[in-house]
Order: sequence, then structure tokens, then C-alpha cells
Amino acid sequence: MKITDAKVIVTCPGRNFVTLKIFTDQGLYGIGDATLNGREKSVVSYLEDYVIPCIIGMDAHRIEDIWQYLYRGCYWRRGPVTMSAIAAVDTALWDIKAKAANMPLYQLLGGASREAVMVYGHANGADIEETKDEVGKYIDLGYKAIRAQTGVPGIPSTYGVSKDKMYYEPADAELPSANVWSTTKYLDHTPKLFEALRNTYGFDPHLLHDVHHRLTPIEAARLGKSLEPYRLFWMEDCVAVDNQESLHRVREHTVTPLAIGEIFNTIWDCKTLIEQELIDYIRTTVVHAGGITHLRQIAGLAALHHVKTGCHGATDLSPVCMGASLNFNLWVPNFGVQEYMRHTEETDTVFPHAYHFEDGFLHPGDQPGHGVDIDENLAAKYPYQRACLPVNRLEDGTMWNW
Ligand SMILES: O=C(O)C(=O)C[C@H](O)[C@H](O)CO
Ligand SMILES: [Mg+2]
Repeated sequence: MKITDAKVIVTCPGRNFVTLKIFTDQGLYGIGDATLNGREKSVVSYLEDYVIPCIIGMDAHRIEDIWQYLYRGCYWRRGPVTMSAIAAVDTALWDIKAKAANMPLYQLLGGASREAVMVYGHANGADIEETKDEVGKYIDLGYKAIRAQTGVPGIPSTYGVSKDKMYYEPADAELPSANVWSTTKYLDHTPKLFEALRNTYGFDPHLLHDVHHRLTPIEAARLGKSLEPYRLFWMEDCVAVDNQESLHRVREHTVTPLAIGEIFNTIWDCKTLIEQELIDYIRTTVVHAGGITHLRQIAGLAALHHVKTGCHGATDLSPVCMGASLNFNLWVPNFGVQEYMRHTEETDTVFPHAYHFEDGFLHPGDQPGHGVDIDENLAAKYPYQRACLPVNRLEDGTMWNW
């Protein structure tokens, strides 16, 4: 089955999404997500100028070989732009193969290992009271796992806290907006949130928290330790892991489970953390880590070291990524949880999908392929709008991790 053409569709139904559509000589097409928040056009160029001309004429069934061609065959390998482009090709090809087999993608991967995929939603509030109410709303919706983020007194804006409670979009301006950060205030305040949540809702709901790369290892150790009484499902991205060995410092001090990896692109980014058992959940996802083909390898390595999957699923990952990820999650033996920040209604209509939510779980549906399509006419009505992720400074003006 030959690849006859491919095109990139950029649409902004509330936020930007980049989608690759691959056509074949058998009339089948497949789609893949190529969205990289705040850097969308770099991936578009990488696909249009370099990748698409190479894959036209290739056999769409040879997914592994095409993956190796785009990864190993490229001298400048790895990095988020390259790997998101490879992921889009890979996802579209798996979509085509599953459509050709007339099966949902999870069947090709090895079939369902569970009935459905547990997801976590995002509860957030300006203060502890509001966050508590928001967590209650997620519990009422049936969620079994909830991420909780709260505003910190004295910090004008905090990561993860938004006005739109169901859809959080941090890329909020044409140029990066400036956030302010105080580790001291955050460390003093955060344990109070989880104390309040456990006092109100007990220990049944799984509670998660995202530190978003802001602490040093010893500060992360302190937070992990202070959160132990509240038994979190995970503490995410507690440090910026450029120096991965530093996670040993955190591990030495706390048994709070750790999740890292949403910004990782390859198995090489995950290798130290997984092999040295410095994390409990690996956050790599389909679009930013080379597609289903590569994610499967990462999960295989993780399984050897008691590390479970916890795929990134914020709103900047399109429904196409979510559909592919859910098929992956339904199969992957060492599944942990899937993040599910809902998309807006506009986004959901641009991307008709078979996946559905019930009582805290998502199921990918049983349509042939990954079960997500794109309505190109509708997509064309929402042109690209430049939007950047914020930057972050300490109170004295020093640049910090966002
Ligand atoms: O969902 C999460 O855990 C995030 O950290 C969301 C990120 O800030 C977001 O995907 C950046 O584009
Ligand atoms: Mg995160």
C-alpha cells in the first residue's frame, strides 16, 4: 500500500492543533497529531519541508522501517520538533494499518488488557476552598483520580490555576506572559491543600499534584515528605530533570510516588530515571515521544523496573493524540493512569472521535483505526493564532523554570 500524498492541517478551535493526514493508493487515510504547544509552526515546517517529500511513495505498511528512516536515518536526531513530526507519521500509519485490518488499533497492539482506561481530571481554584469545591465536582462526575492545584497567597498567578475550570490553556498570549514564583510560599501552602482535601473527601479518590519543574531536589524532597500523610497517587515534575541523577536526592527522603517525562522525546531521555528506578510513572505520550512505535518501547523498558505509564493528556495534545493514547493504554500491560483535560466543544466537533467517558474511565471505542478524524471544512474556519507559553521569574526578577 503506497503513500501517495500527505498534508498538514493547522486549526485553532480555541487553541492551535497541527494534524498530519497521510493518503494511500488504496483509498485509506490516517491522521496523526503533531501539536507542540507554542512551537506549532516549527513542526509544520519540519513535516512539509523535510518529512513529507521523503515518505511519498513508501509502503504505508512498513511502519517500523519508516520510523527508523525518520529517526536513525536523520543525522540530526531527537528533540521535540523532530520527534513530534515522527510521531505524527507513526500515528497516521498505525491508523491506516488498523483501518486496513478493520480493527480498532488496540487490537493490533495485542488486545485489551483492561475494560477501560482510568483518567485523571484537573481541579483547580484560586484558593484552598475553591479547589476543594472543584475536586468535589470531579468526584460528582465520577472521576476516580483528580489532580489538584491551588493559588498560593502572595503569588499573583500560579501554574495550573485558571478561570476556565474544565479547559486549561497556559499558552495565553502572542508573546510569553510573565509569571512570578516563590518556592517558600508554595512549599508552606501546598500541604495545607492536601490536608483539607483528605479531611473533606477521605482517602478514596486518588489525588495527584504537578509541581511543574519548579523545585530543587532538596526542596522536592521536603515537599514529598510533607505530603506523605495524604498519600498522593503521584507528585509530578518535582524538579527540572536536566540532571537526572539528582532524583536520587528526592528518593532518599520520600516515599511519595514520582511522575516525570511529559517533555521527554525518546527512550534515551527516560533511560536513567527508569533503570535507576527513580520514578514510579513515566509521562511520555504519543505525540511528543515518537508515536505508538516508540512509546511501546519506552513502556517495555519501564515494565522491567516497576514503572507504570501515566501519559500526558493536557488540552494542547489534540483529540488525535488522545485517541491513539487510549488505544495504547487499553493494551499496555504496565498502565498507571491517563491524564484527561477535556477539550472545548469547538475542538471536539473539529475532531469527531469514538472515545467516550464513563464513570472516571475513557474507552477508545471500537472504530477501525484509532477512532479519531478531522473535519477539514470546520478546521478551516479556525485559522492559526500565535500563542506562547509563559515564562517564570522569582520575586527578585531572576529567571526560573516555568
Ligand atoms: O498537564 C500537565 O501535566 C502539564 O504540565 C501541562 C503543560 O503545562 C502543558 O502541556 C504545556 O503545553
Ligand atoms: Mg505536567
